[in-house]
Amino acid sequence: MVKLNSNKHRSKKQHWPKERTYNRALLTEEGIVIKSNNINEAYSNLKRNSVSSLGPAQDSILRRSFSNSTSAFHNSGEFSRFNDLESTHTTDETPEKILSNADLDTLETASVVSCITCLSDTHSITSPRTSGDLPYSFLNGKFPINTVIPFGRILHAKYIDRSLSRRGSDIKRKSPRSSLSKTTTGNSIQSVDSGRSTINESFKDAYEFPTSPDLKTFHSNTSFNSELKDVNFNRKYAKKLIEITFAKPRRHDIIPKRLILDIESILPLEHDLVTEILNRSYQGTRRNRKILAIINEFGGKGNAKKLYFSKAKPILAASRCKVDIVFTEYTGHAINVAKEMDINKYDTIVCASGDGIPYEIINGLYQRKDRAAAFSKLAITQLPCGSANAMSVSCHWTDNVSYAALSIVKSKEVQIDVVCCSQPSYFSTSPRLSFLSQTYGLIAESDINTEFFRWIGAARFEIGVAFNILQKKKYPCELYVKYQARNKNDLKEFYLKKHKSHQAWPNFNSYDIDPENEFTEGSSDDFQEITEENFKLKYPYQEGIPSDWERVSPELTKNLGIFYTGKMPYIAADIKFFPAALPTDGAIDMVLTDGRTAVTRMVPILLALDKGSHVLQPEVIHSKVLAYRIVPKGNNTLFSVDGEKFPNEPLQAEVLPRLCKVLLRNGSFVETAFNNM
Ligand SMILES: Nc1ncnc2c1ncn2[C@@H]1O[C@H](COP(=O)(O)OP(=O)(O)OP(=O)(O)O)[C@@H](O)[C@H]1O
Repeated sequence: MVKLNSNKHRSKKQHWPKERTYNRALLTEEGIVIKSNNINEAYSNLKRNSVSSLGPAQDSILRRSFSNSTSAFHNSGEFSRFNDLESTHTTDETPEKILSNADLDTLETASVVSCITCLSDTHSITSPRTSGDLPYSFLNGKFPINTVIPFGRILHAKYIDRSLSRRGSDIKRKSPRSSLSKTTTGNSIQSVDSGRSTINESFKDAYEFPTSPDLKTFHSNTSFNSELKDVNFNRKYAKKLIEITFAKPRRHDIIPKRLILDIESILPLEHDLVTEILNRSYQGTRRNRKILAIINEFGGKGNAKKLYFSKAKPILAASRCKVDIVFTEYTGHAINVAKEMDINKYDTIVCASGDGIPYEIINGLYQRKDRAAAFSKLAITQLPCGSANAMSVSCHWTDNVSYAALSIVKSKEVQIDVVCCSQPSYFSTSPRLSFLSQTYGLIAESDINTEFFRWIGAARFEIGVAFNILQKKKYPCELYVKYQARNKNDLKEFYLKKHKSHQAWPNFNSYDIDPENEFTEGSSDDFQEITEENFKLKYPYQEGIPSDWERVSPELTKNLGIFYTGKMPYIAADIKFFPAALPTDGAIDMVLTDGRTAVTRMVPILLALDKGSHVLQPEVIHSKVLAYRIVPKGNNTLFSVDGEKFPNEPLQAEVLPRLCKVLLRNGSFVETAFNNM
């Protein structure tokens, strides 16, 4: 049992200025700015910034201090030390262990700095992974005065300032073992209140809100801006004591942490501060998701259950998601789960698995009688617990489970294209939906025939491909295509046009909204109710190959090396096989190679897979298609659809535009830089 008011605590506490009990903070456009304990200093800076904002130094001082501080920590090698200290402070240690007031100051800042560090270094596959690579400048040994918890990292907010006694009991009851209860509650109940009144008084006497029209205010939208003009800027700040739960880095992951903040804002008094924080933190997404989590303990390295409970659950819980869990018990179990589930109970299906379970879920929903309602209602997403995790890498921009969990609670729901596949042995009962890829021959064998290698992770696939290419295997077939963009020039033009419309969403971390861009045509914001019409095929298999399809040169197809078509840019964490793939462009990316290509030419092509620049090589044929039929001529091979084994039969595929709701970080696939290639 924790002693809340030990003498030891009190004697140390006596030396603390009362204002230090909680961080003070300011609500800004970027997030919540933690101020130094010296309120005069913090507000001097803020005021100075507003004045200097008329000049080129308009860039927020808050943002600047954050960036610089981040690099200071990383580059000075201090990051982990402060990270550890912060964990100590907010979990099990008493303030006495945190040596001095100066250290405490640093600590409070460091805790947020480490948060920010994580916010910028999001373990995305496009971010540098090592601290040495971080693109921040030095702060020359100084700690920042102000740092920001961006809205993109805030998981929850609630008031705790009803009354002194209620506040104390509330914290103790809810978190009896946390240092928040030990240090903050136990020692500081008195100082909470007296500290607040001190702040109120000193602030009231000394400061008024800066009147510069250029100061960035909490709201940037036009209605609020006009409202702001009417607000009397000389009125005093509204102040609230609020508990913020936010995602903070710990080693390679993020974990939820709490911080009690004395928050000031310039919002008109009738605005509820917690509501504003939550609205801003969950802008454009769904709060309090109702999740059905499907855990496949047999995917990847076999640790999906552990990954889910240790890395994902805390983030989902802190975000107040409601989760029911199903463990898959046999191959294909997830299909039955999706067929039989009560779609009214959930809005999100989270697959803690590889790509096989999302495939099964999508196809289970597709086989339902009420499939239109199911696809309208449910978002399908992945926690990366398999070996390739293409969906998570492409949609959440990460193969880290905790970051993917954050993406799940923060991402936009976007209805993406899927591909409908038909083969003679099953099309009459039910075609199959594919969200990721279809492949024949070389790649399919590399994927399917290495399944027993699952335990080595994504490398199994690369080993398989290299092995098959060195053997110079050929996979003869006939190929008929309905082109969207036949050659590389057309494809680039099409991509640039479509890519622009996918840049519409505000950034997940900074929420730098460009109002002109926010709802451009084709942006992922326009939800369409799914009806049976959306499932209707333009090119049913039984109707044969339409006359306007083109046959790909038999000279190539009788010697085919790679046949790979895809709808997502990454097929594994380091393999950007379809760098031009877009979520709603209505087209499938197709990559072909000639099996006769010299090994000396294939090696650089394979080595370019991580950058995606293999598609630029002259030996690689890269196009966008609306539909195709591939007729295999060889006997000893197979198809792989979304990593699942499919029969060696003719396969016809076409795009079903914007059918399947998924969660996309920032509303788009991970950036592939194809426009700059
Ligand atoms: N209890 C189980 N026993 C055996 N197989 C199962 C079980 N549960 C699910 N499966 C099957 O495991 C297969 C692989 O699943 P999953 O996609 O999660 O892993 P993976 O193949 O390692 O990952 P990735 O697709 O990312 O490479 C699926 O076909 C699924 O039907």
